[in-house]
Amino acid sequence: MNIGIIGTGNIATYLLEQVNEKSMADGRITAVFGRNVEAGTRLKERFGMEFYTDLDEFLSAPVDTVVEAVTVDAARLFIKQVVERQKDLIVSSIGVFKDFAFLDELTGLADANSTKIYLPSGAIGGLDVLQSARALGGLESVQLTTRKSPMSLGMETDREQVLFDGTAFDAVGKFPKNINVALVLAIAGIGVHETKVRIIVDPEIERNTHTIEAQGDFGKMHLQVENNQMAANPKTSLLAALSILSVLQNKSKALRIGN
Ligand SMILES: NC(=O)C1=CN([C@@H]2O[C@H](COP(=O)(O)OP(=O)(O)OC[C@H]3O[C@@H](n4cnc5c(N)ncnc54)[C@H](OP(=O)(O)O)[C@@H]3O)[C@@H](O)[C@H]2O)C=CC1
Ligand SMILES: O=C([O-])CC(=O)C(=O)O
Repeated sequence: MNIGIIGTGNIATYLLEQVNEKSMADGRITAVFGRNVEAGTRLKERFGMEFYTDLDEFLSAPVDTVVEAVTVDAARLFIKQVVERQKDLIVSSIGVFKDFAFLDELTGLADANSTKIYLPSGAIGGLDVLQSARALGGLESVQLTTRKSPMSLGMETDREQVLFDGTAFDAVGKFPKNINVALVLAIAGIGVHETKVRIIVDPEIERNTHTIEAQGDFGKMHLQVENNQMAANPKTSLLAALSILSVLQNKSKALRIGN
């Protein structure tokens, strides 16, 4: 498998280390697209892949699977063309699907092109539970509480404070670099306007902590993940990068675990 990455930041670098240096997935990252020529050149020298600043040239390279690792806004600019060019797509910036119509459009394109779109579980879990719980429509409520340090939220404060209390839709609009998890939760569960989100800044906390509570015909779920941050970008949890690596490791396997 030839893998392409959109982005030259933290997740892109981590995947290059794990896949190209440590052979932790089948295949190799052969192409990276980005706007940061200095970072791209550095990655090319270290990991031996090609670096492109032109999306069309990047998509003309022989890659089968493209990992998006940029931002919600940048993802909106690039990922449709990935599917149009018949590549499998793995999305990090899931907040881009705040507009469900865009997700529907992309899914339709992927169907027509016989390609796949992967939404990794990212910095959370429990998506299997939500999908099973809603299989007959009996999932009633989903609530996410995210607790992060001031550094992870890119702010300074010495007191705990609720920064946001509302829907997944509005959360992603206000915190696009911190709450992609709310969107994958909404897609797996009951939607962007029905999924409730609270974001708390907590100076006492070191880990990015996500607590998910769900209720329905199936019963109740209470799940909490306390994520170590990544050194190169404390907004991002290590589990998010690992979840993309896991998709790369599993995508060609005959055995599927979870739904
Ligand atoms: N699904 C999940 O659970 C999680 C998702 N994420 C998301 O994953 C994504 C990647 O995270 P991470 O690697 O840590 O972030 P970084 O900030 O480290 O990297 C982002 C990269 O995007 C590039 N970029 C931004 N805008 C553009 C543009 N218009 N064109 C080209 N490149 C662009 C930046 O380049 P430059 O150097 O030029 O700025 C940088 O290389 C983010 O959207 C993040 O919010 C993170 C954690 C959890
Ligand atoms: O990494 C995390 O803990 C969550 C995050 O930033 C996101 O969902 O965007």
